[in-house]
Amino acid sequence: MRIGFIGTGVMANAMMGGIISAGVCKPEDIVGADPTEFGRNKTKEQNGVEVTDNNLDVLEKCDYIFLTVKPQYYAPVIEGIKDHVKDNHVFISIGAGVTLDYLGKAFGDKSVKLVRVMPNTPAQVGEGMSAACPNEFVSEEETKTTLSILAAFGKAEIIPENLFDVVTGVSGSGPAYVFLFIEALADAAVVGGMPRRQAYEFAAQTVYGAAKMVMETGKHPGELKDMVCSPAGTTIAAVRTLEANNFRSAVIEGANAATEKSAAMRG
Ligand SMILES: NC(=O)C1=CN([C@@H]2O[C@H](COP(=O)(O)OP(=O)(O)OC[C@H]3O[C@@H](n4cnc5c(N)ncnc54)[C@H](OP(=O)(O)O)[C@@H]3O)[C@@H](O)[C@H]2O)C=CC1
Ligand SMILES: O=C(O)[C@@H]1CCC=N1
Repeated sequence: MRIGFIGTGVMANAMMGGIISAGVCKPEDIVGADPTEFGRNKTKEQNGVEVTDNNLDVLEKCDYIFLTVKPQYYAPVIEGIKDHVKDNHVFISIGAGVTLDYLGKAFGDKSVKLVRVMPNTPAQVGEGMSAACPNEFVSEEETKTTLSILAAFGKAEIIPENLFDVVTGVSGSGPAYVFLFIEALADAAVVGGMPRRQAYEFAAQTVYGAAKMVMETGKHPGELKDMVCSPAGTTIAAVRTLEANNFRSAVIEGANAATEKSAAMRG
């Protein structure tokens, strides 16, 4: 199987990295396309794959093709490739807010096989979370293959398309909120005198371990929080202050702003 990427920016490189590390295919079985020499060189250096300046080369050489340009470039990119689509092509679109309906129309309402996907950057280290929704022209076998590509860089689930804006706000954009939290927690360690490098290790491992507890114990996050809060102890003092500063509301409103932005990107 050969996998293509039209647009080799941040998210394409993260997914390529995950796919290669998992051994789903070798670097020589991945083809990217990018308009700038800088972009092409960066991807070649990062992932050792072939990168062309011609999007049609990707259609020529690949079956499963990720559309990984920014949402505003979908129209010109699809205009340039739509007359060269063949039966073996499955297009995997990751653009925030870009719907299957929009994609179908852009390809000229032909029976083009499309899967809408929302991945996230932890794909780069094999810990991504992807949502997928195929259109009616994708066979069960092709859906399975798409999920196996996505599973190479983390977890992947079929989700109804009406939840894609929410998924974008939670798992698509979510790593950024977690990085902000890790940065802030590490800053607190630095305030207390810890060297910065060590502070990132302590903050990141704390987030990693807490996430693993949620995944592995099946306990409610509130119960796990209560287990940390000794009566009259340090943690409940911090929880009190965080609640007074609207910590949870800030997170809910932040993720909701991303969800609303995803919906608004359709215009
Ligand atoms: N970043 C993330 O965490 C996530 C992003 N996404 C989605 O992924 C998509 C890409 O985002 P991201 O990787 O962050 O953005 P980037 O800007 O890093 O990547 C986009 C790439 O597309 C290239 N490009 C521009 N025009 C064309 C064209 N006509 N043909 C081929 N390639 C082209 C750009 O080239 P150059 O810059 O060299 O001009 C760039 O390398 C977006 O639609 C976004 O919504 C989805 C989930 C998570
Ligand atoms: O910020 C963005 O628009 C993209 C989509 C989800 C994550 N990054």
